[in-house]
Amino acid sequence: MRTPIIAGNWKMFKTMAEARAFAQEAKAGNHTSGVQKVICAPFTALAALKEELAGTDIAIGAQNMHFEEQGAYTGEISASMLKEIGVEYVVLGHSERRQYFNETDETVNKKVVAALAAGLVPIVCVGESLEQREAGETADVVRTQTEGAFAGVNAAQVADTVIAYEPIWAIGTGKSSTAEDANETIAIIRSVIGERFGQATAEKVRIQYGGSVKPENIASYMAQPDIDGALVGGASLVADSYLQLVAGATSR
Ligand SMILES: O=C(CO)COP(=O)(O)O
Repeated sequence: MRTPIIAGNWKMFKTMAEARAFAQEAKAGNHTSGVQKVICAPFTALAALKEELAGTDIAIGAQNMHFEEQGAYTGEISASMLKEIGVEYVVLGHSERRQYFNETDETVNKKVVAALAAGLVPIVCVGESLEQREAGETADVVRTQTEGAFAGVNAAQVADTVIAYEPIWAIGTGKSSTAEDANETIAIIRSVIGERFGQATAEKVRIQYGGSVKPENIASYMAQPDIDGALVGGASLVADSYLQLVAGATSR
């Protein structure tokens, strides 16, 4: 039985002060157990968020990192810098990073390897564009991205990672995938993991859906057998909404 995981991806939203205010509200209303809770905040808000959430079961995550341990990489952040703050998760290969910041399957793979070596849990994002979906390429796209991300990683490590299936056409558009369609693609991703890393690993790895998830539709996703939670943008920015998503994930 896989523990559901609800991760908020704040993207480029919230100052330190706003992150603190969110944390105080979230702390006060945090009464759901049996769901793993993560907030992936901008780098600048992570330390403040960690401080406010100390003693709670809400973990913090980053939204990117560099694959080298240190070096002359102006503007970049390493895994050990994140670990020092108390970061436990890191979103890697989000479609916005692939689209706007030249992230490739190869750099995602290097980052996955580095994150695991540092003891961070990667949340690896995969998903097809609208054109790819319409061309019937969804299965091929998620296969290539999944195999690419985990190249050279061992089965035990893969089992402890999180994958987020986010169809690009559903991100921030209000056009969510149907729960059945999302489950079908997530089952494909799980079978790719099974082929590469064995059935036990495929059964253990958590695969989230992401793309216009809201408190009103979370239960429909959680009712699907292969969907283990959600990676949520917009609806994770308000504490009450985030907590409703967490509560909705217990319907599993
Ligand atoms: O990209 C997403 C999460 O990483 C999804 O964003 P929305 O929930 O705002 O559609």
